[in-house]
Amino acid sequence: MLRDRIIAHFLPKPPETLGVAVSGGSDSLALLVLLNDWRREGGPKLVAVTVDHRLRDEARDEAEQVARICEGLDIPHETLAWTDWNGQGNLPDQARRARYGLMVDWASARGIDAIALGHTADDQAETFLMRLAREAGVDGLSAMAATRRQGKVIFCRPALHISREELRDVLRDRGMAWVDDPSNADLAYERVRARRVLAALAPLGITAQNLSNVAHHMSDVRDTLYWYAFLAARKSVGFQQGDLLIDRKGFRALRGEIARRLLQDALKWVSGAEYGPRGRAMDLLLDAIRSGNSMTLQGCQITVGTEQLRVSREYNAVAGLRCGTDEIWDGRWKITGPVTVGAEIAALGHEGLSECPEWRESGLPLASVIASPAVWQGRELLAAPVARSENGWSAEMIRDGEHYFAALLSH
Ligand SMILES: Nc1ncnc2c1ncn2[C@@H]1O[C@H](COP(=O)(O)OP(=O)(O)OP(=O)(O)O)[C@@H](O)[C@H]1O
Repeated sequence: MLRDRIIAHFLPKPPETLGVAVSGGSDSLALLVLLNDWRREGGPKLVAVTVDHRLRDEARDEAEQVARICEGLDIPHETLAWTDWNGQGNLPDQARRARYGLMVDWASARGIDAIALGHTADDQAETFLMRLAREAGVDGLSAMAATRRQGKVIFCRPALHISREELRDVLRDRGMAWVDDPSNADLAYERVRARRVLAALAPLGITAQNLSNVAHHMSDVRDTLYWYAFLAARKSVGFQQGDLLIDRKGFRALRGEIARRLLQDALKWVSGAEYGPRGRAMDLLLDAIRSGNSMTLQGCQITVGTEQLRVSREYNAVAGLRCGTDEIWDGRWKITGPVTVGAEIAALGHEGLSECPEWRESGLPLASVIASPAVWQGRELLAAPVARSENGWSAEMIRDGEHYFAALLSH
């Protein structure tokens, strides 16, 4: 039964209370209805949430429609409004980030640990087709994760193996209407075109379910590749302060897919970026390493030495960063020292380096030292803990080497 396939996602330890993100579309509404059947038979308490992005006039009515449906089902419901778009960046992407951010804050404030999303096998299949156009590799063609943590909240996708039509049948059976977002018919959207193409592929026996299964096979392969990248990293990766070092001989022996993953995560670890470089940029880096050339990429300096590859922070990427001594600098350095009025953290730079005669004792190359955090009071250098000019201050990485290894296993 459909409901049992949904419930299976949460077993053996269902949450006490489950948030459900309901846009009003058929997928999330059917999910709500099925979860509600479970609630009535002793499943988790439910709280529904809708985000009104304030981008379309109808969105308010849709949120109200969801609120009414929830009232009928006896499920508490809240609408969250997105009001603080600063006009920057790509709108759909910003709206999506804001939606997840609002839901995380909402759930955290109410002690809700998990939120269910209505992604279906059709979403998966459409994404798969869209990625084909971008010549995606294994990672790009991999299925969405059934769960994803953001902050304290776990987002779950219990309907990922179920088709949209199966979910719509649930609503049809109960005579329930759903919101049809007008953009779903707008061929300007790639996803809408992918939906059309998917329907046209039926005579070949290619269905949403097939493609979703292929995406799941791909994610098994991706996990396997990351596992081998993790094993390789354990053998050939080490750390020196904020730098990541890779044994060159070990690296040379790796197959392309493994080397690429190990390196991508190395750049993520050093730069703190959400994603590592991909595609062409990554090809260029691997070529440069093979030819023994150093280069910069994604705010990192990759230096090819005889024995080792060194990934360090690029000075230019941090030259303009300033923060208070009680804040984390460059997303990874925590500086501790005596309370000092007007002290700030900024990169050491060449100017500061000239005041650190002992810097070579750090064992780090010059490029790494000038990109390391220092304590300044105006233009006066108070301390440079990485460059061995401590003056009562210390610098500690909040992301240690274990974070790097763990990240390889959590893609
Ligand atoms: N405005 C909204 N309010 C509440 N939940 C929403 C809203 N929009 C989407 N969702 C939730 O997200 C699910 C997926 O919808 P959609 O594919 O539009 O989202 P997405 O966030 O763009 O997906 P992805 O995470 O793949 O980027 C929906 O089934 C629903 O559970």
